[in-house]
Amino acid sequence: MIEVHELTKRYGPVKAVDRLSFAIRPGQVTGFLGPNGAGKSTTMRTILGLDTPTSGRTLVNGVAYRTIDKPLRVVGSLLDAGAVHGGRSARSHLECLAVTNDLPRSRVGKVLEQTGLSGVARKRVRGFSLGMRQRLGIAVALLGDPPILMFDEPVNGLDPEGIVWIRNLMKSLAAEGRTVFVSSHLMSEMALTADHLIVIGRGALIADTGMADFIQSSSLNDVLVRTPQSRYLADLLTAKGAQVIAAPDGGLAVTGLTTEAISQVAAANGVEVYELARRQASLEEAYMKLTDTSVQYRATDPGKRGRR
Ligand SMILES: Nc1ncnc2c1ncn2[C@@H]1O[C@H](COP(=O)(O)OP(=O)(O)OP(=O)(O)O)[C@@H](O)[C@H]1O
Repeated sequence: MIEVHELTKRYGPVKAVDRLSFAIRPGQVTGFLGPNGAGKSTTMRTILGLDTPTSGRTLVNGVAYRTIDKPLRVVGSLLDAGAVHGGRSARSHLECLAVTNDLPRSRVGKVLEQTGLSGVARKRVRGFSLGMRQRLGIAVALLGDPPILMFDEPVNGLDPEGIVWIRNLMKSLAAEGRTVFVSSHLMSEMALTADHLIVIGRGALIADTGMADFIQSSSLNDVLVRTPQSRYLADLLTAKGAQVIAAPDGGLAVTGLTTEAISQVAAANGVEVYELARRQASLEEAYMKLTDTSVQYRATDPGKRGRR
């Protein structure tokens, strides 16, 4: 369990985290979502005692991280996969960490195997690809067999195979009853991995919700109908209990009736239909709408440039 209570972190004039509170429970993957600069990394660093809160506090399993005697046995984390001495081999890097953290050496072989690095364990990390470094960072996180795991943007820069691997690993760690907290700025990625979502913008909480609830509440469900007899069909559909509005680009946006029911009404009344399409807002769209006012760095829309 991870708890964040009224956490605020300022860097000079910048309020990176703003009275943020949430709890991350075991047995599920919790996604930590927010646009660039929202404060995800700062929050994670504070949980790991790498940053000091301006006010508020963070707890892991009920205590402050800095007071934990053998932290690798309690929390494993991947914050920056690049932070490894390039001259060392993967095995010696892990052995060194095992010795200094009083962990059994037998864990080294286990995590090398778990992360698919056994075959390259004696190679110098300097020659590792980004994906291999990422796996090594995860091996470090798993070394103490901890009940809590935190990953900051773990799929950044990975190829599709690496992404699927990390996704499955996170799910299996959660299925073992561990607390898994993973940050991302991609809703599409979280939709495939997370059971629960914490969404932040400009350091403040925007949503703390189950993934299924988020999908349910954010899906726009309507049917777009194009017909040369718009007004006539609109009246017929309204009489059947549908809500009908004019779609911005022409046609009718219909809710309350299925595509089949609309088609039957049209056919029964001799109305020609050119297009009949069920529309669902993507999760990405719903997420962008949710965080719209919190996006810190926004590019100009190239389509709008030069328009008057
Ligand atoms: N050490 C620091 N000194 C000054 N400002 C900082 C520092 N670390 C973070 N910030 C600022 O705090 C805000 C939050 O940054 P943070 O890296 O936590 O966001 P993030 O959600 O992890 O973003 P990203 O997805 O881009 O990694 C940003 O405005 C950032 O510029």
